[in-house]
Amino acid sequence: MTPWKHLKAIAFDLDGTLIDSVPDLAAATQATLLELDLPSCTEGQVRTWVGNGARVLMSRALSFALNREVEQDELDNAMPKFMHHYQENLQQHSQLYPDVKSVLEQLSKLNYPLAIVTNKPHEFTVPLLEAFEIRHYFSSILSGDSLAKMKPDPMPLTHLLSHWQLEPNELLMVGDSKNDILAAKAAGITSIGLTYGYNYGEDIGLSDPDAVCEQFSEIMTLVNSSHKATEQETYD
Ligand SMILES: O=C(O)COP(=O)(O)O
Ligand SMILES: [Mg+2]
Repeated sequence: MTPWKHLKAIAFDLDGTLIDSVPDLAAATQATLLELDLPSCTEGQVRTWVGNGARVLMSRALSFALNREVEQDELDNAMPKFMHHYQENLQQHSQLYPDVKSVLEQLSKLNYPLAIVTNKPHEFTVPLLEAFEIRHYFSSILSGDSLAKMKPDPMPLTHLLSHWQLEPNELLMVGDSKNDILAAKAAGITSIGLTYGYNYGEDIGLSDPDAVCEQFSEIMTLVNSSHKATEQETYD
């Protein structure tokens, strides 16, 4: 039996799932370190620091550059600089992953309500979605600072469940990070883990999502199987 037999709506992670945003996140991190007269970092390092929002990313970068734990006031001083640099170049080098637009289009045509559930600050989420012309697919957008808690806490997903008046087995979370899978499990919903994104360099399969996909387009095959299972049940 497919775990998505009752699927009614889908929540998508953003960074590492829909958009390969690390090149611009890395450039903003490097520009901030430069402005602070600190040693630089590589894009590869930033790839392993993304996942818990902008403040944690900057904290990891500072702690690497200073080679010690970071004081809150050092982080408070660095954050506006990072936010400024990233805002200036949100989509200079970032790209949509293959087939993202066509899959979102197909899911919309099947009338699935779609949401973004990201740990990215809201002031970056919406401009990025607009820049890639995919904002209109999402009827709900929850960013890292939209609620009191972010993923891996289930709060954004439980918020979505009550907002859309869905049972947990009717919502699916699609993401690249263990934070997505942990949040989904804590909310009691199903999840798909994508292998191509950012997961601290770890195998997403170790987080035990309901399915692992290597490409975004594979989601369509799984959703179609659930669609058929539901139709079958209707006719049985
Ligand atoms: O901003 C981050 O650290 C991660 O963002 P995501 O939740 O969209 O992957
Ligand atoms: Mg992600």
